[in-house]
Amino acid sequence: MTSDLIPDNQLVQPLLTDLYQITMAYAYWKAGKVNDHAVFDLFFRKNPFGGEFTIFAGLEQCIKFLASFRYTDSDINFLRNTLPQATDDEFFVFLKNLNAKDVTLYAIEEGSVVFPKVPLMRVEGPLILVQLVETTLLTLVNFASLMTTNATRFRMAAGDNISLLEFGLRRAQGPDGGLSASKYSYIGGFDGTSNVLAGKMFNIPVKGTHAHAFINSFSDFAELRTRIGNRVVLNAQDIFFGSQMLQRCDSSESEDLLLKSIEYRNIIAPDMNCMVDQASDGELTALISFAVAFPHNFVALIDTYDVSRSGLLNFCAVALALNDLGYRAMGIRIDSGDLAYLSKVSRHWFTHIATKFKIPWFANLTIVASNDINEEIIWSLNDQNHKINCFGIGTNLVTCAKQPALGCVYKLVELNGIPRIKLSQDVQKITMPGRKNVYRLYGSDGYALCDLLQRSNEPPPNVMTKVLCRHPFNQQKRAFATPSRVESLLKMYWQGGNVCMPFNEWSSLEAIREKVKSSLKTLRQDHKRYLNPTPYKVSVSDNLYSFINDLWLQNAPIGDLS
Ligand SMILES: Nc1ncnc2c1ncn2[C@@H]1O[C@H](COP(=O)(O)OP(=O)(O)OP(=O)(O)O)[C@@H](O)[C@H]1O
Ligand SMILES: O=P(O)(O)OC[C@H]1O[C@H](OP(=O)(O)OP(=O)(O)O)[C@H](O)[C@@H]1O
Ligand SMILES: O=C(O)c1cccnc1
Ligand SMILES: [Mg+2]
Repeated sequence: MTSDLIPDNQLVQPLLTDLYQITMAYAYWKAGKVNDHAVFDLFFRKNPFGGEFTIFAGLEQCIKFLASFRYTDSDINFLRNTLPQATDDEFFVFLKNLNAKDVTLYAIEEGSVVFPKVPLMRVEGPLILVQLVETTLLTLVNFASLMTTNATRFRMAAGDNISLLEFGLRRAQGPDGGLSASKYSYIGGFDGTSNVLAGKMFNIPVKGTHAHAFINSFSDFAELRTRIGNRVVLNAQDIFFGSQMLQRCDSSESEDLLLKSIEYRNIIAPDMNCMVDQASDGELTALISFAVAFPHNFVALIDTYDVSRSGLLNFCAVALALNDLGYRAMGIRIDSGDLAYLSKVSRHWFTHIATKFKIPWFANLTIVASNDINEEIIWSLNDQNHKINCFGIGTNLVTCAKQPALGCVYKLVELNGIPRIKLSQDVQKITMPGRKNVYRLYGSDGYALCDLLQRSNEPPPNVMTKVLCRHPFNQQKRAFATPSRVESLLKMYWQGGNVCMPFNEWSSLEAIREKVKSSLKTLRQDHKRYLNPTPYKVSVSDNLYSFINDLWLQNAPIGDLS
């Protein structure tokens, strides 16, 4: 059994489950079902966020969970005290010896675009064990897939040329929600996170600016003080030794960033239709302090007082002063107000200054926008022709506020080789019985045509050969497809206690992130569009259609008319 496959989160362990898995395990055990062999499918029924696609994520963590599945002595003690006293002691011996060696896991590649009713995973093995892992597998897949899908939607709204930063930790559903959100946002196409632990654990670029508190914490120039030896420089007359001094980029000479910034502020204020006495000196002091600390990475939050009257002017003054010392400022962040309008105003003055002072790069300074941004707001900002280069997104991304859960379920489809069907008044909820394979059929243009579910004993569809694709429950809905390419989606990832697919090749964040991109490219634009996207077809073979419908008729009781 592979032992170095440890889940990201120590909480991912066999007791992270619902009690009913353990009570069922006991009842199965009592009923002599120890050697029963089951097949479960893990799938969802509806795409999230009003969309017509989902990204499958969480597989790598599921495999790590299986690899490390073992009850500890303290787990067993806890269960002994939790189950009724009359529970047979032998059961605990049985539990103590359980591991996932006899489980076989088939799955779709992590990062793939997936659709309702398609098994994302097929879990086969001893009934008791594959039942016991239900809840943990679901919790690992549901949020990961929802989060990744959400991130891809933000990416699609923003387009490829905008930087996306995840700023959500403070608003996330607790520490693990926050950490998972950072990880799966990156997988879904974000460029970085403000979450430092996520950076350390997953090697995601960590990025950020500063908070309003930093700006608010300064009120006038005299605060630009520092220690010289043991002496704290506090007085205005000592200002030239203060912390506004910055060494030039190209020499050891230091210059006074405050004086230079004040000079530039006086020069550019009339151009920018500003009055110097309306601009905040505290804000300028704060920006100088930040610039001295980070002269190569100077980003300024400019909306603390007034973007147009104060923040933008102060930023430009400091950026010009920095430029004199050989440094290029990076840009600004705007966190309130009309983000489209303010980005245009900012870009306008950046361009103006670039021309006036002959520093072309100034026109391309980064404009970061934040403040409760969601997908719709990004689409609307696009319509307004915003000039933003980077969105910092927290709450709506990490909490998946538009839809807080993906409804993945885990259903028994076969026991000891005999198919099982779960009936429901709601046709959507009827399970597709039996062990199945899934094929993605591609058209000659390279786009996916449909997914086809077949019984696992059927031969795969052939390239350039007409195949009948049927709606699983509606006899009238069917179509022929002649695929140019056929991809078998379910691959074996875990068997005999070992990972089967070369783990390092597919399981790195970068590999999964690339898979998300390449997989989404195979989906036609009309399936991905924001408004009223076209549903993607998930169909069944003729053979599976008859199989499902026969079993349905066999199992559905015939009612009485009375
Ligand atoms: N041009 C725009 N078009 C569409 N939505 C925008 C635009 N500019 C800002 N928004 C969004 O409108 C909402 C404004 O929210 P709200 O009124 O609470 O913020 P605010 O008053 O500007 O800032 P705060 O209350 O934080 O000072 C935010 O979700 C923001 O992302
Ligand atoms: O808006 P979100 O998408 O959640 O992004 C994260 C937010 O967190 C920060 O401030 P915070 O919201 O804590 O305070 P503020 O809104 O009062 O600035 C930041 O300024 C963003 O506004
Ligand atoms: O770095 C930032 O600007 C940041 C980080 C977290 C939340 N809001 C903003
Ligand atoms: Mg906010």
